[in-house]
Amino acid sequence: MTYPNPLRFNPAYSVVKQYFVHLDDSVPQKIVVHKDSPRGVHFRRAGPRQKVYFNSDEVHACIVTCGGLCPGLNTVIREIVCGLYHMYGVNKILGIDGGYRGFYSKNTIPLTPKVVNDIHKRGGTIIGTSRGGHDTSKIVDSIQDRGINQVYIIGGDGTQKGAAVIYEEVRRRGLKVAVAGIPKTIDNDIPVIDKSFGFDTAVEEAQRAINAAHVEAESTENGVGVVKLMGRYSGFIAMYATLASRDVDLCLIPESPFYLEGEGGLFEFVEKRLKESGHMVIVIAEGAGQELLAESLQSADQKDASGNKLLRDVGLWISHKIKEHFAKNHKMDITLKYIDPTYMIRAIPSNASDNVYCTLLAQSAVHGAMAGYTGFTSGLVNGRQTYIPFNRITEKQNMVVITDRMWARLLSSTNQPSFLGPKDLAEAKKQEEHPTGLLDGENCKEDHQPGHVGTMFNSSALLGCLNCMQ
Ligand SMILES: Nc1ncnc2c1ncn2[C@@H]1O[C@H](COP(=O)(O)OP(=O)(O)OP(=O)(O)O)[C@@H](O)[C@H]1O
Ligand SMILES: O=P(O)(O)OC[C@H]1O[C@](O)(CO)[C@@H](O)[C@@H]1O
Ligand SMILES: [Mg+2]
Repeated sequence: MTYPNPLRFNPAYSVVKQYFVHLDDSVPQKIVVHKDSPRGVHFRRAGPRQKVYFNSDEVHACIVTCGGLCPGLNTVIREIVCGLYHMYGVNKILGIDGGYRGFYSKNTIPLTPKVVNDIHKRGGTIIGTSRGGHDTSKIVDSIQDRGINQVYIIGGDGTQKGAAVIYEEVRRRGLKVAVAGIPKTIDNDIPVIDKSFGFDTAVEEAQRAINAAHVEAESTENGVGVVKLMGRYSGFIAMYATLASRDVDLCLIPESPFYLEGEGGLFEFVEKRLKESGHMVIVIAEGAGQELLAESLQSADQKDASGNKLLRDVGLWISHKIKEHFAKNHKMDITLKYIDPTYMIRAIPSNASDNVYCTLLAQSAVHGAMAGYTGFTSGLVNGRQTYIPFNRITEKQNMVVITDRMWARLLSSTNQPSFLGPKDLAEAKKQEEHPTGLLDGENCKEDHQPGHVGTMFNSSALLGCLNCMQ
């Protein structure tokens, strides 16, 4: 059963030419191609469809946020609620309290446009978040018991993996429930999408810490400012904050190994830069140099509730190492100030451009779920809103490619050493030539195949993928 999209009668939309997205519209994953490149992977273009799968009165939606905080979480919540309510007339919307475990261990939070009206001005998430606690059968039991038929899941790579498992279980039980993800991570470590919401805000806020480090450093003789930024496995915030600032002399990220002692090492560079300029600023991503810390601290691997590696404070460690080096060798008197703004950066509300981005992601997710798509993440690909099947989002992590132009731009902007020998470079190039993801050569004909669109769960004329749900 399908229904005409109620947006037809909405004065804001009815005047828009071609407001409804054509069912065949797709967005290529790769837009830079060579002459004889294969067609490559395409994703279903996001947006409202002529027909919807759900009658507005039947919709019972819920929203959950999981993982670490990220600027813009509240904006996404707000826009899902307002999108459902104002565009589709849906008024049964629940917030799940405190992440995945809230499905089975807490009361729900009723969400209305009034409740969410001002929340985009606040950092954090009004419905709470957590790590761990993903019990698939208890979560799907709760969805089933409460009669929920649209589940909006906002979170990072771990959360999207959890969403994929929920989607599989929902399918296995034959439930008519749309499962939609909205990717969140200030680390920008989710693949396929152009960037995550909150990332711009984080880079902007990081400037304040870098400025402070620079002011401190240039005000004393041989001043060194060290700023630690987030980035567990991916150094995007550090890289972009460095490129934006121009005050940074050295940027260290997890993807680019470095060493301290000897020729071409970090200590040598610090000494050289201090002799040249009298001060310097170092930006270090929290995941950088963890192998060096492990060597010197010899402590056991620890994990958080979601199974993520718990990192040691690399900022504190490197500050200590630099101080120790210059004191030990009586080389020069330095004054080092260490700034750790990490949680301050991710706890703020999103900036204007992220607010717009959050709105588009949320509205796209709502349009997709209302149209009957499921098992997808709403994401920006090459500047277009798309529906990306979960498996594409969860199969690998987005990382800075140190043989790519962006890292070269950074190196030429800071004039820092790459710390790479010919062997490292050959290794990095090899990895780039054989990425783990499935990108080229796939050219899906069937709408329901992974890699092309999220699965439709109805048998209507819309996409005709009943087989996927049986
Ligand atoms: N492989 C997985 N299968 C099922 N659930 C998972 C999986 N990985 C993580 N989760 C669940 O997803 C939730 C969030 O995961 P995690 O703490 O790794 O944060 P995240 O979503 O990756 O966000 P971020 O790392 O950006 O803060 C947790 O509740 C966790 O139990
Ligand atoms: O202290 P928490 O909440 O585990 O979060 C820390 C982690 O979360 C992230 O910000 C990702 O959300 C990482 O950069 C960081 O390592
Ligand atoms: Mg994660």
